[in-house]
Formats: sequence, structure tokens, C-alpha cells
Amino acid sequence: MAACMVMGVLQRKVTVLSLTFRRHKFKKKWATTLPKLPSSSLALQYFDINYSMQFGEQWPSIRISLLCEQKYGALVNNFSEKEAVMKNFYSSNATDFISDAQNLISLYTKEKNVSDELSVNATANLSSLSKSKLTCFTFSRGDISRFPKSRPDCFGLLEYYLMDASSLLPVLALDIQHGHSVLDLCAAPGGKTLALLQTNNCRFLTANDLSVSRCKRLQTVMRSYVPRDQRTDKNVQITTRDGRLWGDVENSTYDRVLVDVPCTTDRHSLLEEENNIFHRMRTKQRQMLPLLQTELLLAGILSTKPGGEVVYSTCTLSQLQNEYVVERAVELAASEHGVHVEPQDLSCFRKVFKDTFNFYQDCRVGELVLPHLTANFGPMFFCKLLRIR
Ligand SMILES: C[S@@+](CC[C@H](N)C(=O)[O-])C[C@H]1O[C@@H](n2cnc3c(N)ncnc32)[C@H](O)[C@@H]1O
Repeated sequence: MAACMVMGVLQRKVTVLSLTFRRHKFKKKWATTLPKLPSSSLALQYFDINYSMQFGEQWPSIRISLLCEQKYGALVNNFSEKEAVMKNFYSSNATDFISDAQNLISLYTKEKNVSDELSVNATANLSSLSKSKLTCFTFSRGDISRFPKSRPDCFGLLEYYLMDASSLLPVLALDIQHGHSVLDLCAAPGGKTLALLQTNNCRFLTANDLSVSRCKRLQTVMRSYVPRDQRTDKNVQITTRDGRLWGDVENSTYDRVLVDVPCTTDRHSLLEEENNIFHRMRTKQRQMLPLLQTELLLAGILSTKPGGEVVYSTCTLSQLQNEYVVERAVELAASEHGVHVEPQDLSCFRKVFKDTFNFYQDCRVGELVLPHLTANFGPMFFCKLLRIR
């Protein structure tokens, strides 16, 4: 009897031990077979696989540029006392890349054979570019000088906003004309919103972003750069709605819509661990990006008036998030909503901004700025759609 009890206790111990042993064994195996790579390394692995296929022999050059320090431009605040700061920029050998392009445009339009080569659409784009009031200084190709931190002018407004200069290309492509109503669907933290206001052409601007905390940053940008009388409730409205639903709320309303979507933010993903979309816990969210982007672009299309224009932009090189999204949204707008939009030819941007940016030559729709060691801006994809009806 006593022997039986001892055997029973021993058996239970052995069972418990073996269970415990198995659990530890499993844990150990899990830990050794799945090393915790930093999110930035996962991003690099992912880009190496996908972008080497997409860009072929150009990939090593883009890759090294993405891993090196990004170049900035200084968007001059047209609302500030800007003369002194502009003089300083010129004396430090920076130039305004937009006025450089405008000089090229006037040369092109004088050379009759060059303007004959351009489509009607491209000629219209050039004509609106030549009237742009935006001013953004950059250092020339190969010059890696940096701009100092912006300071307030005598009225307390900051004199310039530092940003990737290629971020201005979607704003320039949007071609805001006097009296236009404008929607910036994914606006925070507000670099492009600020540029939209700098055109001084918006009759009314709605800046929306789903994130409340990022909208607070947008409000800070507005307060730091835009005088109070230019951001009254009559001029500017800041909202925090889900942009995907915008088409239901304000259908066919705006002359111009900017859809600057969340994406894999390739440069950020390679260099920063914080808020990295390649974190293992965010895999699903990353995989869902093309769907979210398509829904946002579709909402942007629906909220544009017939005859109005939408610009879609990202800061990724990914074809899945760029051209494919545009093509899918164009299809869905027609099939599900009977709304017709046409991608516009922006190849003239490649011509007139070639001294500042390095463009990819083979996009099916839209234009893509590729990072390059001598002009380390981008990535920036932008595509303009004209709503026909
Ligand atoms: C690339 S950032 C926009 C950058 C901004 N345009 C700028 O130039 O400063 C994308 C933004 O989309 C916002 N977003 C994400 N999902 C959204 C949604 N469903 N509706 C509206 N905004 C969204 C994010 O909070 C993020 O601020």
C-alpha cells in the first residue's frame, strides 16, 4: 500500500517534471529560432528583396542614399518678413529651386521646337508652375551644407520651414489657382498644408487628419507660421475625421484635393526604431496599407468637383503603394461610383526640376523622385488625376 502511494507520488512528479521540461524546451527553441531583429533591419531585408526586383541595377545606389543623411530644403514663409533671410540664403550659395525651374521654363517656351514637343497638358502644367509663388531654397547637387534652425521674425512668425524639398512637388502639381477650395485629407504634421497656404490662393482650406496628437502638431505649425487673420474659421478648418469616409460627407465639393497617404515611409523605416511600421506587431497594419491608401484616394476623388484635380502622394518607392493604388482607385471610382478620372502627364516636372531632383524614368503613372547621393531627397511619388465627371 505504502509502496503504491510512493509510486503514485513519484509518477505525478515525473509527469509534472516532464511537463515543465517540455514548456522550457519550447520556450528555449522559440527564442533561438526567431532572433529579434530591429525593425529597421527587417525593413532593409524587405526592401532588398522587393526593390532589387523593382529597380534592378539602380537599387544599390538608391539603397546607399536612403541609408545616408537626407537633404533638406527651406520653404520660405511668405507671411514673414522674409527679405533678410532670403539674402542670407543667397549669400550661403543656396538657391530657390522653384525660381530656377521658372527660369528654365521661360527658356523652354522661347525655344519653339521644345514647346512643340510638349503635350497640351504639359504646357498647361508649365504655365501654372511659372506662376507659383512658393520659394524653397536648397543647396546645389553634391553640396551637403545644412540650414540652421528657423528663427522668429519681428512679428513672432518663423521665417522658414525645413522639409524634404521634394515634398513640395505634389503641392506644385496640385496647381492651386486663385479662389480654389482645397482639401488636405491626411494633413498632419502639416508641411504640405503650410505650403498650400503659402500659395495665397486658397479661398478655403480644410486640413484633416485622423490622429488627434498629429493634428496638435499641425495646429502648432499653423500658429508658428501663419498670421491669425489668415487662419480664421472662414479660411482654414482643421478636422480629425477618418478620411476614408470623406466622400460620403462632402461629395463633389472641392476644386483641389491632396491625398498624402500613410505609407511605409521608407527612409524613416530604415533609420528609426520608434514608430516603425516594420515592427513585428505591426505586420498586419503594414500589409493593409495599399487597401487603406486606395480607400483614401477614392474618398479624395469623390470629394473633388467635376473638373477639379486630386494629387496622390507617398514617400515610398513601393509600386504596390504607388502606381497600383492609383490604378485601382481609378478603376473603383468608375465601376462603383460612375466617376471618371484621368491620370495627368507630369513628365514636364522631370524636365524642369532635373537639376534639383533625381527622377525615376519608368513610372506607369505619376512621377517618382529617387534618392541619390548627390541629391538626397525623396522618395516622393506623386500623381495627378483630373476628374472628368
Ligand atoms: C504621410 S502622413 C501626412 C503628412 C502631411 N501631409 C505633411 O506633409 O506633413 C499621413 C497621415 O495620414 C494620417 N492618417 C492615417 N490614416 C488616416 C485616415 N484614415 N484618415 C485620415 N488621415 C489618416 C496619419 O495620421 C498621418 O498623419
